[in-house]
Amino acid sequence: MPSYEAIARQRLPKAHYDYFAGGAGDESAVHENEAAFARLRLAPRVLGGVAPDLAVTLPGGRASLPVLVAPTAFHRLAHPDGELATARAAAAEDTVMIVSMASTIPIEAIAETGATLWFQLYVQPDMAFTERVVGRAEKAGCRALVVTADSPVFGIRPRDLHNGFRDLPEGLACENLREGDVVRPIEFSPEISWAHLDRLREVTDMPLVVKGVTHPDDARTAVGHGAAMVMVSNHGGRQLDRVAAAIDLLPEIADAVGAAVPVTVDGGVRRGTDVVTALALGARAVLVGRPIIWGLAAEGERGVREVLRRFRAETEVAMALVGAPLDRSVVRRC
Ligand SMILES: Cc1cc2nc3c(=O)[nH]c(=O)nc-3n(C[C@H](O)[C@H](O)[C@H](O)COP(=O)(O)O)c2cc1C
Ligand SMILES: CCCCC(=O)C(=O)O
Repeated sequence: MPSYEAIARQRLPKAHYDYFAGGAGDESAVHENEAAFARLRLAPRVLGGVAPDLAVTLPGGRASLPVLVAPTAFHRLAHPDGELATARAAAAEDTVMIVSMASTIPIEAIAETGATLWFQLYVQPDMAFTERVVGRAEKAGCRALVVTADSPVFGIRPRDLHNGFRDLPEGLACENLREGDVVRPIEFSPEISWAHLDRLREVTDMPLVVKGVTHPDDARTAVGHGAAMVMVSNHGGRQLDRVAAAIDLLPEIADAVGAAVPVTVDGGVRRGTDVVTALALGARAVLVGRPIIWGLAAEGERGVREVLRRFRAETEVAMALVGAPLDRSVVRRC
């Protein structure tokens, strides 16, 4: 049976498949995210007598499995139902969907699915506009605000340059940036700083999450500025090439943060064994990006659900087989 990725590759226009699959520069960070998991090995514990419990409680709510839907842009490029299909699948599998600011369905409509949603934000240089977008997300019922910090500029992605992929086709738009007939383009600005995070903390009651942390000092600073959670991520290798693999950066960041706030990791998580490895190395949960897109492109809501179901089944079995306690002592580097 072909994989969802193979089906997506066949079904989508090349430029769209490449946008989803690709990354910055030589795509070494894209590959390294997965390769780093493949270098890790497990040393399971036996006779611990503990049944696996997949449920996780986070500042933005509870999930029945420690696998959350990462924020990814442009779901209607993958499937006509777009983010509605993804959200329905997340709701059915009782996990959190982090909605990209660049979703192609407005946040209010996605919220009507009843899914537990967090809203991902690219802070815009126009802070008044940013605050209006945050206000919309909060009013729609989003339970956390995920501020993406790894994108002061947009990464250079050779596949997109080669394909001439720049923007959404006619008829699709970033609906969270629409005000009446006008849809503003998303802006990236190197001037976004910790001061913007402080401002956001004042204007919203949603817990603030900083996504895209790759250095332990920044993780400490994020906590100091009131972050309720820290997301270790190199943006799936799409921003800066040659960033270390997310899973390799996790332990030192988990150490820096300690018990202060939960830490998540994303990038290259493809199997239940990857999930369990991430939990052992200090993550409370993981985010999954591209596998969700492939499920969506292949089979819409059903495909996303199947991807989440597979993660659940694999994580449950891996957790039982790795045993307890699930800590760093069960991970080996080869
Ligand atoms: C097609 C695509 C679009 C993305 N869009 C966003 C986005 O809008 N905001 C964001 O914070 N991260 C975005 N990301 C990064 C993901 O949230 C996540 O960090 C990454 O995809 C995880 O790696 P994985 O795809 O290997 O699972 C995007 C990733 C992909 C693949
Ligand atoms: C303009 C939307 C940005 C999406 C994004 O973050 C990505 O493609 O990695």
